Amino acid sequence: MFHPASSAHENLSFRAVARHFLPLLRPFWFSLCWAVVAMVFDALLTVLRPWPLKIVIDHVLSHRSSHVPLFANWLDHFSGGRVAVLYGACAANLLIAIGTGLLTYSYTCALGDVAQRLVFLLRGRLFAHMQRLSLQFHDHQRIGDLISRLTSDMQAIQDIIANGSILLFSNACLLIGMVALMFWLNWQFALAALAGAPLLFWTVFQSTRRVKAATRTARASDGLLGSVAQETLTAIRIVQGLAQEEQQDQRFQAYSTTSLHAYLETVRYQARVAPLVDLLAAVGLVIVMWYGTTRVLEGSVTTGDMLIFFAYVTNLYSPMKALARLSDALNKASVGAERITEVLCIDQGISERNDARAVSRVGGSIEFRDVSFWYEQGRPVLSHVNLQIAPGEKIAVMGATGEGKSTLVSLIPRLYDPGEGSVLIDGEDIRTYTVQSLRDQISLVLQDALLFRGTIYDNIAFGRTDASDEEIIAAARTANADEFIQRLPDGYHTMIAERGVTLSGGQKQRIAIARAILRDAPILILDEPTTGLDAATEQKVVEALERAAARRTTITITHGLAPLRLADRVLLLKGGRIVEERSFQT
Ligand SMILES: Nc1ncnc2c1ncn2[C@@H]1O[C@H](COP(=O)(O)OP(=O)(O)OP(=O)(O)O)[C@@H](O)[C@H]1O
Repeated sequence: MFHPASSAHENLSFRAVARHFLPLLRPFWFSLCWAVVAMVFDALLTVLRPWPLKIVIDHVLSHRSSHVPLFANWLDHFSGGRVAVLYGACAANLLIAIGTGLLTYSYTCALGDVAQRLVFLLRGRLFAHMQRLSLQFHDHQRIGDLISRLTSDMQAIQDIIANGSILLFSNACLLIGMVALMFWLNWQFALAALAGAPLLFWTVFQSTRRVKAATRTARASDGLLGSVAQETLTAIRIVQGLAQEEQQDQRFQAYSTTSLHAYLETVRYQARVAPLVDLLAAVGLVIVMWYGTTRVLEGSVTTGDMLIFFAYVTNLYSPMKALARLSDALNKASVGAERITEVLCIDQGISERNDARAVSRVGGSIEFRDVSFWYEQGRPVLSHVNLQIAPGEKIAVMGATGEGKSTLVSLIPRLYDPGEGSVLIDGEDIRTYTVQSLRDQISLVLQDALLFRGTIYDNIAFGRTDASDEEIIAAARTANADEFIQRLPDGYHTMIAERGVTLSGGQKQRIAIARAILRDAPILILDEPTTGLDAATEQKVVEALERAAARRTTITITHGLAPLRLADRVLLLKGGRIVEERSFQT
């Protein structure tokens, strides 16, 4: 079982993450290759930056031959005079600046573009996957945590591609270039100047490992933090009604504190790296100064060479510092990638047989054949249920709370599959139908009419987006909803807030019924559709339901008596079995 609150992703292999991410990069290979080439050239030009000054010092000021890659011979025999060399060096400086500017612009654009598009693809894929995971998965999830995977974790990946990869790659190229040129100029000098580097790498590596562990804890807490916020705000009426703000504050603060401590730990580790880098850089500069000056006095290296070493050692440690700073973004992105992959790896969707066929419109007979179901092994909710419902027949299911009524009906659209036995529609096991075509045969009205943010029009059309205006109005009339919708300021185009809180329970329920009617499916499932309504509103809703149920196989779960008007037959569910069956209407 997948538990996001745990750090299960510690075990997620790099290969699993790469398997999900690398194919996504395929469409961007050209941009990525171009960005790499541009960064290599940019690093090359940056490495060359101090060289014009070295040439000026050696050639123009000191009249000495200069150790310059490729140009040394040409420079030594150059007959244009020292002023021309000075102008040449100035022009080279400007050209290097223009070149690096253009290259930086080009790879920043390319990588920014890739980051946005990749996250766009990945976000779409993750959302589509989450939506299709079975209810068994969602039953154990915290929505806030899933949302943080879709948002903050995605953002971390976007940041690392758009900014982090530039820092990482260009600084790595710069380091390689500078170290290579130092060795080329004078390997003993280079070894002395770089004496502190191994210690630095070791420190950065250790700190990165610790930062990653802390980031993982922080991100898991962030997910839980999001969940508490989301749950509290979703249930704000009950939280305020029962004056539980204090308790929710404490829950929120508990996760917030874990997150804070984990992030503070990352800050501490990172803060330790920067001064250490500075100290090692200072040691490097002292060595360069002492070693360089003695060698210049001896005449074995030129002043220009010493300048190059000085410039490189000064610059060498700033990429290292940048790389150490980057470890935070890198850790966030890699933990984010793990958390995203963790969900993508879950294969808990309702499985569809290879030979499943799409069914166009069923007659509507339903049969439960020896069906048993359990959420947890050893605790059956339904035991050997046998039930036959004729096309167009209306059944009411009654029973005490927790007896498995909702579970029974949720097996029909395959929200869950039976543990044993089978559910048949039109005499065929529903697993022989494709899930989409099976669900197209069913309309649902639940106790809590779930409405989405949008207009009333959009909400009625939710189950059938191709419906015409006339069909939508006709469905609303049949559902007894048209009359109150017409009275609203914008009629069908009135915006309703998330979860329909601006409408009364009865109004929401009638919109949900209009939605079910518009869908025009041969099977209608009503799960306690009139709970919580007053007698007058219940009357209106039941009238609407009667019209909605006409010519449809209808199963109504109810505790109340009013919806029994809809039933030809009433079943009593107890202990996971149908214990009583009574024909209600003659
Ligand atoms: N997702 C789930 N995971 C684990 N157990 C569940 C889940 N959903 C329901 N149950 C358990 O299964 C049993 C049947 O639940 P179900 O919701 O089907 O009952 P019900 O008869 O519809 O109840 P009510 O009338 O209160 O809506 C209950 O004991 C419930 O605790």
